[in-house]
Formats: sequence, structure tokens, C-alpha cells
Amino acid sequence: MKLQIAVLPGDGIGPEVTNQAIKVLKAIASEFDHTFKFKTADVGAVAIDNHNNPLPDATLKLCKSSDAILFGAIGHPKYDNDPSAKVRPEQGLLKLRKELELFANIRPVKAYESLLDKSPLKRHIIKGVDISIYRELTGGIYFGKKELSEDGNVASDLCEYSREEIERVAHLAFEAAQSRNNKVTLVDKANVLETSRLWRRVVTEIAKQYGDVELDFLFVDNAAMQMILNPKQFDVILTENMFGDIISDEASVIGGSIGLLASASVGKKYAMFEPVHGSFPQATNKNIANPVASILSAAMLLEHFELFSEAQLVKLAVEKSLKLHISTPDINSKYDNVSTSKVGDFIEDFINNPGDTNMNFTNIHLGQSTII
Ligand SMILES: NC(=O)c1ccc[n+]([C@@H]2O[C@H](COP(=O)([O-])OP(=O)(O)OC[C@H]3O[C@@H](n4cnc5c(N)ncnc54)[C@H](O)[C@@H]3O)[C@@H](O)[C@H]2O)c1
Ligand SMILES: CC(C)[C@H](C(=O)O)[C@@H](O)C(=O)O
Ligand SMILES: [Mg+2]
Repeated sequence: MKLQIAVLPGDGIGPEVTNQAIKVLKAIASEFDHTFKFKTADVGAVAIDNHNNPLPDATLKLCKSSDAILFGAIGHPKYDNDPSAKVRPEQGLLKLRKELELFANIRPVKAYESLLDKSPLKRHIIKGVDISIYRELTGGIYFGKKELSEDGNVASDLCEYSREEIERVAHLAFEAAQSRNNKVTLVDKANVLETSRLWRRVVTEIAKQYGDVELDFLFVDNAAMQMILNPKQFDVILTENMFGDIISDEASVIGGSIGLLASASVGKKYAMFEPVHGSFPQATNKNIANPVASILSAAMLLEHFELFSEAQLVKLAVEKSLKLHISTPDINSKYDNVSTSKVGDFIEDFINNPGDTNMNFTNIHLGQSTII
């Protein structure tokens, strides 16, 4: 298969983790005889520095003319610490999602067997967790009218949803549930918010078209508690933009690190693949950030094009790395010097030697020990 992939590394750890995902996609291309072409463009704080615009026209144009987009992360402390900044890196990401109509953000959450003890949650609570979060991505409070009074003392953000915006993401969530464990949980705040009551009405109507899928409802405050009390009750979680943002970071604790959480942002025409985490500024250029979220986002890209064996191989390689503790410090306490790029090297090597069960990973030197 021939694919042109727009690469938007962005800020902070974005470039470091995205480089590992590219390495992995190149290994897949060579192993399965595909042609993947990568074209890079600026987004976020780096784009403000270089072009005075967090989403330059050239970047948007490249995204629209590519088959898929691989996104790193955006965000910089100089904006985080300045609430009055009018131009902000995050606007680049939000505009991209809106312009490309990427209305559904799919965030899988899984408890890996080999990482059960890395989570602060008890093993018996998280063992077997497998959740898919369907987060609405182009509506709600993120995109409603924003106002600040002239004296700067009153501010408002409008939360608005239309039936159509709810329907299109809800259908994707129900379809996903049909190929999983046939359950959708709608997370909302229908006891308070009019938008949430619209979500309940619309989603209840849509559920009638999916008789084999059980639908239940949770208020978001309770859902936040249930996520750590009994996460195994969830199969597909469907929710609006901001609740989905918050609940997915919380859910990442189940897996052991947000550095493992991948996502796909899809619409009718375009698709973008982005880790759930941000630019983790404290780790910039230290080669310590976990690249797995970015690598698994690349696996979701492969799945999007129905390259299932390829995606499976990437996931297998990731699981092998986790099992052997070839992981960055956020989840590794066995070795102290496994860097971002070493994790990428291992996964790349695994893909290049898929049938070799006696692989000798001679390039993975971990201090005094060498993994054999
Ligand atoms: N999609 C995105 O690009 C995105 C997402 C979230 C936040 N942000 C931006 O990132 C900046 C920093 O935000 P933040 O600190 O709230 O969130 P963050 O996700 O960047 O980091 C929060 C914490 O998560 C952990 N973490 C994140 N990524 C990791 C990785 N790959 N490996 C290991 N640990 C990792 C670190 O402990 C870090 O302190 C802000 O400017 C914010 O706006 C961007
Ligand atoms: C950076 C920010 C705009 C973004 C969001 O809130 O959607 C991030 O937190 C995410 O989860 O991708
Ligand atoms: Mg977020």
C-alpha cells in the first residue's frame, strides 16, 4: 500500500516520540512491502515561533492532501504560564480537529498483564480492563463562544451541542461495541446540564437501532469514581468533549502511565493519530519520554487502513518490550537507563525479525546487562 503521512511533531517531547513512531512505520513498510512517504510540518508553539501562527496554512494544506496525519504534542510553559496570551499552541490542535472535522476521538485503555503492578490501583481491580473511550472532539465547551468582559472580571464559555453532532459519534460508539462486549456507557451530567439531557435523548433513540448493545448512563462525577473503583464494568464509554478529555487521563492510571495511551481522531474524510498525553515540557530533549503512546497511535493508523497484521505486529512488539522491561522510567524500575530511542530501537528490531524467537537484541545495552 502507498500512503502519504503528514507528520506534525509539535513541541516538547512531541518530536522525540514521533521519531520512534516513524521508525516503527518504516520497519513495517519494509517488512510488508508498503511505501510510506512522510512529510513534516510545524504546529503549536514551534509554529508560532517560526510563522506566528499555531496552524500555518501550509500545515493544514499538507494535512488535507495526505492520507493520514501523525501528530506529536503541542504546548509550551511560556503560554501555560501566561493566561493573557491571545495566540496559543493549543489553538493549532483545536483548529486542526475542527477544520478536518475529526469528530470522534477513540482512546483505548488497557491493563497490560506485565504492568499490573505499575498502577497505583490494586491488581485485582485492573486485571482484564479493556475500555474504548469515544470522545466527541469538535463540539461542546471547547468550541462555543468565549467571552471576557471589558474589565476582565467576568468570563464565559458556551457549551453547545446539536443532535447531528451527537448522532455521528454515537453511531461509531455503538458500532464499536458490537465488535467488542456489546455495552455502551454514556457519561454525562444530565442532572444539571441541558446539553447532557440532549445527549441522553439522542443516544437513547440511537440505541434502538442497536438491539444487541446494552446502553447505560453514568453522571460524570460518579463515572470518575467508578473508573478507579471498578473499571472492569466498562466496555465502550461515549462522552462529550471535555468529560472525555478528563476521564481518559484518569483512565491512563489503569495502564500504569499516560505514556502508553494512544488515540485516533477520525471524521468522514480525514484521520489523525495522536498520543493522549501532552508535550511533557519537563522531559524535552532528555530522551526519557515514553514513545509507546505514539507508536500505538501509529498502530491505530495501520488499522485505519485495514493493515491488521501490520498493526498486530506493532502491538506484539510493544507487549514484548513491556514484558522485558525495555521501557522508559515512567513504568520501568528494573533498569535505569532505557531511553525513548532505545524503546524505539527494540520495537523496530522486533518488527525486522518477527519470526525469530531467539532474537538477540544486541543493540539494546542496559547498563551492565544485555537483554538476550
Ligand atoms: N494533545 C496534546 O498535544 C496535548 C495534550 C495534553 C496537554 N497538552 C499540552 O502539554 C503541555 C503540558 O501539559 P500537562 O503537563 O498538563 O500534560 P502532559 O500530558 O504533557 O504531562 C503530564 C504528566 O504526564 C506524564 N507524561 C506525559 N507524557 C508522557 C510520556 N510520553 N512518557 C512518560 N510520562 C509522560 C508526566 O509525568 C507529565 O508530568 C501543556 O501546554 C498542555 O496544553 C497537549
Ligand atoms: C491540548 C488540549 C487542547 C487537548 C484537549 O483538551 O483536547 C489535550 O488535552 C488532549 O487531550 O488532546
Ligand atoms: Mg487531554
